Amino acid sequence: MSLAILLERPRTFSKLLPALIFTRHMGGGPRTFPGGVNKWQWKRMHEKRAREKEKRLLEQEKQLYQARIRSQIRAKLAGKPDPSPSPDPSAGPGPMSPTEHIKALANRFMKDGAEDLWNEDDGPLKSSPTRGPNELSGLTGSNVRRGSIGSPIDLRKLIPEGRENARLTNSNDHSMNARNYSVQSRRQFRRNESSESEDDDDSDYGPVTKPTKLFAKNLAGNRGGINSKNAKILGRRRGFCREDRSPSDDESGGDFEGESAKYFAGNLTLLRRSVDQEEELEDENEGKRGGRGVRKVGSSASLGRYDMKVTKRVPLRSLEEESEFSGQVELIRRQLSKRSLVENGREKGQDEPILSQKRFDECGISPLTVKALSAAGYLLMTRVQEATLSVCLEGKDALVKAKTGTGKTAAFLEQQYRSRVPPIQVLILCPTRELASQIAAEANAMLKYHEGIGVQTLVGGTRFKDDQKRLESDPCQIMVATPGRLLDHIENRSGLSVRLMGLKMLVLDEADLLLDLGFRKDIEKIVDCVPRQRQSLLFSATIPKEVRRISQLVLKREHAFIDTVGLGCVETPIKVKQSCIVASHELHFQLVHHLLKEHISQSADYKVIVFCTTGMVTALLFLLLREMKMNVREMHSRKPQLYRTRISDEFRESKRLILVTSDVSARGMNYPDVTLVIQNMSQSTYSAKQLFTGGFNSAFMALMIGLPSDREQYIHRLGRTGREGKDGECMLLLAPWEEFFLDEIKDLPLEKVPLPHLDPDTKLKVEESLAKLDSSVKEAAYHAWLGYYNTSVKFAGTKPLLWKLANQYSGSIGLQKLLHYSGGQLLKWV
Ligand SMILES: Nc1ncnc2c1ncn2[C@@H]1O[C@H](COP(=O)(O)OP(=O)(O)OP(=O)(O)O)[C@@H](O)[C@H]1O
Repeated sequence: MSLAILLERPRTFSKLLPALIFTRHMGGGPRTFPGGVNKWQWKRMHEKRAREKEKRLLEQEKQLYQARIRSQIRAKLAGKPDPSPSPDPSAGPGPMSPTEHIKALANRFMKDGAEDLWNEDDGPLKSSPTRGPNELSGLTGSNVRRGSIGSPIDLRKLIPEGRENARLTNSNDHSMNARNYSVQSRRQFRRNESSESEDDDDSDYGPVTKPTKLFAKNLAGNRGGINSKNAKILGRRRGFCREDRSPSDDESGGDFEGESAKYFAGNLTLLRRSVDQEEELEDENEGKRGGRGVRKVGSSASLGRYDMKVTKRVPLRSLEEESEFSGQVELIRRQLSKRSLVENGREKGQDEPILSQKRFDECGISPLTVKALSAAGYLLMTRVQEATLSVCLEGKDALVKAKTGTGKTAAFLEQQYRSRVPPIQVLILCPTRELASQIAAEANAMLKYHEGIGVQTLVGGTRFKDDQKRLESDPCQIMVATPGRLLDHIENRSGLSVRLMGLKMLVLDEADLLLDLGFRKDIEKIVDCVPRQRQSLLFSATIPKEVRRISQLVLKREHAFIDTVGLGCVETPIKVKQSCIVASHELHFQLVHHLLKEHISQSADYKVIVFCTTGMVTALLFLLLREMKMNVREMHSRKPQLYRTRISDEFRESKRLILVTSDVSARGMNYPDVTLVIQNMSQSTYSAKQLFTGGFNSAFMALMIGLPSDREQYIHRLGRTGREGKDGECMLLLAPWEEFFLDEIKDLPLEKVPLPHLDPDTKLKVEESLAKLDSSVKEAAYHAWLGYYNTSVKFAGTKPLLWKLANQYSGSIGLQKLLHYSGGQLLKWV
């Protein structure tokens, strides 16, 4: 009977329904099970019971394990022998030692067993034979892993080794001056690491995010039962702390044990992942040897023979080791920076010269390029250019770190013009439209004498159809693009993906920003659409640990890491005078006005950049300063592209001008001879406070200028001045409760200066100017901020642990910090 007929006769249908149900064919014939459940329900029920049973057993084992560790610790504290010695194999099934126990559990979790993978260092905390009990903070020797908070790094031991290694590596590989920079393959880098990573401290373990750091500090500070490094490991691997902790646990060392169990659980996951990765690598090696099939995969763009991807992932363990090392490098850098400041003579005003001794015509690039470079006034290479070029000409992938304004752009442009090339061979990605235009202009200058090699930009803010026409009428071999617009073209099948099939080189300028969460998805998709057989180069003035880790998305495993900043040197141009004023927020706008006035009076050819947090706020500050008769321009994403380009060009060429800008100008923009950069921290923290206490007017007064979202952004903003080794000045304004940001940049030569005397009239002038402004502008800025703030707080609200974290801090500082983090970083970190 058809369904239509049944539906027409509902009574017939209802009669037939039970019959239909009970005579339903179920695989092995009609069956009934106790309780009237069908075969599948029965099966599922039993599966569920089995799962629950296994979970119970596991829980019991975990408790047993914890109890065993606890009794071991107590025994050690009391100086008694270990109550749970390793079992004698001949004695049959007896109690297991903790290590045995962990191995057994790991085997249980992993189908192939974990015997070979088990690494003693990954196990529960152990004593370091080289340390005495006096060095420990809150733990006995048996519980402390090396590098605890109580074991400061021995610099005398580390530095000469590190330097020696760098010198050896450089002299062997690229004949470079190791004092200035190091070029190391990842393998060499890691080899050096192992000799240097004997000691570490609080800040050295892996990519510890800031909330995790806070968590770690809490654990270390409040409980005293766990060292900060382990707290960080736990924080990182497990998220946040367990809430149901009893005080007795803390006293008895149970705290540590509980965390050990968590740590162990984290390790199991890592071990399991390692197995997958080892297998993949094994497959790959087999493939290289012509053995078992290599796993080759075509990309989503189906690039055919251009794009056979060998599935390859880096073993997690090595990355852990690597980030551990980079943490140490970071630490050593911070600790040495102050010393190097004195030694290198900041007071004397000396900086490492940015130019090297090598000429462009000595390094095997096309004579036509050399000619173009000479025409642009480039005869000697900068240090980063010298360090990068030899590696790049060998065709290696590279991750390059060099200070702002040291010529990274030319470093990746130079070597592309060795020969005439078919389209599109080089793709350069950068975060902003202005930067793309700047790179394209520089590339064109270098291509002056190369006929037939074209450069095109592909950036947002222009008409899609115009782009298409331009690409068709003027095919290029070098493309400079922002990720979003490039992806639009790829996804809209404008023919670009086909033209990218022959790509030979992919460059990421400002790589750390492009690999950050805001861009990463786009970058992943783009990387998926270009051939795997290519050279990739990543450049930035800042390369945090996290970026080294995820650079694997783009780079080959065996890439070179070129660091021209050098161990123990400050990451900012030394000739830039960095100052900080801590003052109540109410005074900040007056302060900005005062600083500008003072600077203008002192330097005839002033050129100032003031950084704000958002487009709206930038617009508002621009209007205010203009109202106060200052020579000012604005630049932010709310302006049309044509306007942005015009202002950017004008500011590049001008003197005696102030640019109020959002972070669109923070990265890579080369505005020559900027004399002063002003940035401050007043974003959501102050605004939030004022919103509750002072209402609308004081809230939006606080929106004026904006904090650098993190240390990296501070460095990049600052880098708009002091370019090419010139002098410059950077002023950071902080509110008293924002001083914590100084911790993030404590290794930089920042001087705290007292609050200058402010003209009482300025306040009046500011208020008058404000009153004159169109209220719609003020409201728009206010609402833009409010939306931003609400989202952040809602987000934080869904994470009650974060609030708990905030409450653990004394007074309002914790809340301020939380608001700060929730205002920006938190969204990225959690
Ligand atoms: N070999 C060279 N000789 C002289 N000047 C150079 C040389 N190479 C680059 N420059 C100049 O140095 C300045 C800074 O270069 P560039 O913009 O490439 O710096 P950058 O390292 O990319 O900075 P950022 O990190 O801010 O992006 C530019 O004005 C450029 O013209």
